[in-house]
Amino acid sequence: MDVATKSLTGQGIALSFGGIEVLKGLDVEFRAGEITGLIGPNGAGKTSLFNCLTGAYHPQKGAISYAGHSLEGLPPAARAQKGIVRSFQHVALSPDLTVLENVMIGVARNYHSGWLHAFLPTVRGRHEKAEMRADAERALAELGLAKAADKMPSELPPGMLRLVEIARAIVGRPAVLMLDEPAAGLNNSETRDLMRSLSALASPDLVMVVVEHDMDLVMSICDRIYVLNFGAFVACGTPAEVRSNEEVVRIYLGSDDD
Ligand SMILES: Nc1ncnc2c1ncn2[C@@H]1O[C@H](COP(=O)(O)OP(=O)(O)OP(=O)(O)O)[C@@H](O)[C@H]1O
Repeated sequence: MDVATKSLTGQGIALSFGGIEVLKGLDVEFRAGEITGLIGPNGAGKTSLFNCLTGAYHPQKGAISYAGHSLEGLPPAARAQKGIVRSFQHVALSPDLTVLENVMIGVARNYHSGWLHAFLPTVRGRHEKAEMRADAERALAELGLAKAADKMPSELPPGMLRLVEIARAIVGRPAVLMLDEPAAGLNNSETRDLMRSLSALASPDLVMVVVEHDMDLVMSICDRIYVLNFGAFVACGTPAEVRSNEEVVRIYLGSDDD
C-alpha cells in the first residue's frame, strides 16, 4: 500500500458531554512518515480527540478511519490490535515486573496466543516467550535503554520510565503511535533525550502524533502541527507557519501555557 494512504483520518468529529460541545466537527489527517503535533491550551480538547481516535470515547458525529478503513464501533483493544497504540500522561508501568517484562506486555498482540501463553510450560509457550523477549530487547535498544532491561521501574529516573513506556508502545511495531504529553514531568536534559529518541523513531510507515505542552519539543520534532482551541482547529501547518500565525500567537500569549 502507498505510504501516503496510510493516514489516520477524522472527518467531522463532534463530541459533547452533557450538552457541552468539546469537539466541534474536526477534520484531521495524521500522515504516515510524519510526526504531527497537537497543541492547544488546557481544556482545548486534545485528550478528548485522542480518546475518540483510540476508541475510548465515542463521538456523536463524524468518521474515523485508518488507511481508508473505518474504525467505527471498534473498542480500544480492537484498534490496538490494528496497530493503533497510545501512551498516557501518567507512566503506568507494573512495579513488580522488570523493565524488560513490562515491555514484553506490549508485544503480546503480535503473538498467536498472547502474553499469558508465553508463561505456560509448553514448547509453543517457551518459543513465543523467547521471541517476545527478543522483540522487547530490540525496542529497548532502539530507545537507548538496553542496559536498563533487568532493572525494576523503581530504580529508574522519570525520564527513563517515560522511554520505557514508549518502548512498550513501539515493541509491537505499531502503525499509529499516539503520545500524550511524553515530556510531562521531565527535566530539560531528559526532554532533550526524549526529543532525539522520538525523532529517531519516525519512519515512512509510522503515523506519529504528539500531544505536548513543551513548545520547544513540538517545534523541533514535528513536521506539521494542529492547534486546537475550544474544540476547534485554529491553525494547521509547519512549525514555522504555526509559530507566525496571529491567532496562535494570540491564544498562547493570552493563556498560562508556555
Ligand atoms: N469524560 C468527560 N466528561 C465530561 N467532560 C469531559 C470529559 N473528558 C473531557 N471533558 C471536558 O472536555 C474538555 C476538553 O478536555 P480535554 O482533556 O480533552 O482537554 P485537553 O486539551 O487535553 O486539556 P489538557 O491540556 O489540560 O490535558 C474539558 O472541558 C473537559 O472538562
